Amino acid sequence: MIREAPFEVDALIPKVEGILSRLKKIKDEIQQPRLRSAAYRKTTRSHASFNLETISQTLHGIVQEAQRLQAELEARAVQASQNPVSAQGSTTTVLKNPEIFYSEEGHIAHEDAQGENTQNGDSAEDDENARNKNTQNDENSFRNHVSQKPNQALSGGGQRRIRSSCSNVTPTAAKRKGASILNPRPKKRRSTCSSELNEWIKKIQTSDWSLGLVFIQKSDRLASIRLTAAILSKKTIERCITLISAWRSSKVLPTDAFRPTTNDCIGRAAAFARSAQLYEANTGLDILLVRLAELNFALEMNEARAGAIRTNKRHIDDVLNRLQWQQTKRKALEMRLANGRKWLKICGEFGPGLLCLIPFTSEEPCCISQDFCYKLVEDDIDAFHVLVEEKRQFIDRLCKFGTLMQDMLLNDQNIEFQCESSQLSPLIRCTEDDLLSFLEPVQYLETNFYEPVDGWLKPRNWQWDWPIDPTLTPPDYKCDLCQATQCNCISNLPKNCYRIIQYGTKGRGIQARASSQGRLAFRKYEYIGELTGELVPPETHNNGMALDFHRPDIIDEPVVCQVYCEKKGNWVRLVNHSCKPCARFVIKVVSGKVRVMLQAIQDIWNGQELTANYGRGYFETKDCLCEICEARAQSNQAIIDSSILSPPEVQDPNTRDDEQQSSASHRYPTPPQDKINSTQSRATSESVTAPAPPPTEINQSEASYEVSLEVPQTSLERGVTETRDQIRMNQIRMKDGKDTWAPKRSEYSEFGGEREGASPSMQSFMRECFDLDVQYYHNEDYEELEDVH
Ligand SMILES: C[S@@+](CC[C@H](N)C(=O)[O-])C[C@H]1O[C@@H](n2cnc3c(N)ncnc32)[C@H](O)[C@@H]1O
Repeated sequence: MIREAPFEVDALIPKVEGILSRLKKIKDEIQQPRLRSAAYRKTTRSHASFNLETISQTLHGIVQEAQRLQAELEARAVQASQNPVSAQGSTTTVLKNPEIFYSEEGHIAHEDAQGENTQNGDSAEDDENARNKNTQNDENSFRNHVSQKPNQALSGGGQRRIRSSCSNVTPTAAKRKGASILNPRPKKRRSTCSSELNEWIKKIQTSDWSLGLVFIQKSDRLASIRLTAAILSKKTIERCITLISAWRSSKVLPTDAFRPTTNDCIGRAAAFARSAQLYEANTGLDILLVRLAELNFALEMNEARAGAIRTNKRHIDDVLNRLQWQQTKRKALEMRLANGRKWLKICGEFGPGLLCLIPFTSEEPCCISQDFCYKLVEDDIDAFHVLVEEKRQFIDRLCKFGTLMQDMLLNDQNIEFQCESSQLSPLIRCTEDDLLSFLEPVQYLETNFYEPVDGWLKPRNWQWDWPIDPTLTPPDYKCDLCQATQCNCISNLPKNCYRIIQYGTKGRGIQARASSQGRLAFRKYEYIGELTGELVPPETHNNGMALDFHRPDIIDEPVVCQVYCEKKGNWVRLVNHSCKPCARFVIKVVSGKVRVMLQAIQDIWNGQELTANYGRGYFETKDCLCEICEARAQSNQAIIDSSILSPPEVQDPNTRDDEQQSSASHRYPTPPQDKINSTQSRATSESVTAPAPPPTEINQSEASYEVSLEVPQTSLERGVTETRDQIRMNQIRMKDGKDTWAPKRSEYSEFGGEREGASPSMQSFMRECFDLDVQYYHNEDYEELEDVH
């Protein structure tokens, strides 16, 4: 078959240009590798080698093609000289033959039949066969995808766009596609019609959410334009913020599922394939986890392939066997693999961080669904990469967020983002910079930040130079943890043993994390972490985010500064208050400085919330929502409910269930009660005990009983004598709330652990005055703490 030679040569030029630009990128990549996750780096390295391999193959193909063309030209010249009429006819026939159509990257047009689907909207039809065919193509082209010449997607800016029946496919590629140059697949490539394209572009550009999308007109591939526009939209920022809060509220910990321990890649592939099955794609977070599982599954399967072009069917069998799945699941598994490879292609050199940025549901104006992504063809993906390149910095910053998000989901990292602590203005009005800053990680302070401030008065009884960092200690001070004058204790505190999660209306809080479920996260008295923040003069802040820092080593223990942790600090500042805390803040000399340390006051189990007592007065102006107070509020409400004498209401059949529920969830103020039936109180409290440690660990003597009392001041004073027995005051709340009786300061846990004293006669006092049977016990914790520390 003879083709019009000049056309073919034209096609070769951009091909060569594409290869040159690709080589340059690979060189840059080698010289300045971008920040990526380890797993991804591994693939990218192999991408680079694939690219080189492919490039050399392509170059080889080009040379062959050039030689063939030369031979054809010569043959035509000979033919023309022998029979001028038939030679002309032959050329014309070939050029008009609609069956000889290639897509511009040299891939045979059958892929574009799907591409057209994609471009014409998100067809709901999920043709298994088409997907499988696609899968096969993916597999073939996976290694090549990064090396495709991206600039061809541009029609403007001096780029040449080739959209005719020319063949610039390399013999190798064509062979892999199951066709030869001389016998291409009889499919015709159709492009997006320009009116449809213009309509979409108009719709996208007039959306309030779009971000700098002038350049999208540089491509005529609708699918790539829609994907680019969807990512470069303010909605992406909104989605990311939603992802963060979904993760904070998520009860699921994907980490274990996503962290296969085995060394062999089939084992890891099986683990990821299982992970992908775990999540029903209900929420954006679920969908992201499925994407990540699929991508990692594909990575592992690629590794198993060890350089071979095709996946060995045996590897699929191996995965099925590992999972003990029947052969009936084979198709589904292959589909996952195809999906994973599609994600790899889409992420390209941006890395898997990009997965967070792709919409999870088909939202206007771009309507990108999961299925839309699965059906993207190589040309679209390449064109997409070219388009997003125009906003490289923006995308890179977003991808950095995506990578951090992934670290949180899969690698157990705890990262706070600016959007969680700052007051967000409506995104629609924000500048690009503002939007990006919301997704920046909060930088934690490893140690307190001190800067001298004018007018910071020397604390009472201060014996050293002033002004100076008020937490410094003289060199002969011993560390409270190890008793050495020089040590590294502060660096040896537990690492990453927590998770930031949302605790309803209390806001975020800290959950203890052990190495595995049902394990102890912190032992009693273990130091969990240091609270860090800005050191500011005493009485600078009173918004609840500054903690008075007194020096126990100075006479009278003066407050020398405040640790202000609203703007700068570390995760410890997120520890919430509880009236029955499991930890406490204590001031200790550790590794050469006086520090606020968070210390466990009981064994703390995996999953338990880390809480400390904020001290008296903190919740004078707002409600404490700790489990104890919540339970009390509920029990009070139960009392109110049960004491309402009105006849039971007949339910209005028109009343919605959720209306009833919402009224039931209101908090009621504590009702005045002269007496409280102790039996009733116990019954209530039993249902409220704080997060249950594993059954074997429950200390029955510590079971708590909830009582609310109105105690006359004088009676309270009467009840408190100088005996040393302790009662847990968080179990008996004195409603007068006045600070009339206080044990010596040193008897407190440093930061307001209200372990108030009570006499052993308290029990009889309660019985006498209130006819109330109060169970109390010797405060073991307290005494031990005193003894030990
Ligand atoms: C030091 S911050 C703790 C972290 C905070 N929950 C957050 O999301 O940033 C203290 C604030 O958390 C909230 N908080 C902590 N414990 C609480 C409790 N038991 N009841 C109600 N609010 C609480 C209060 O708003 C308090 O001012």
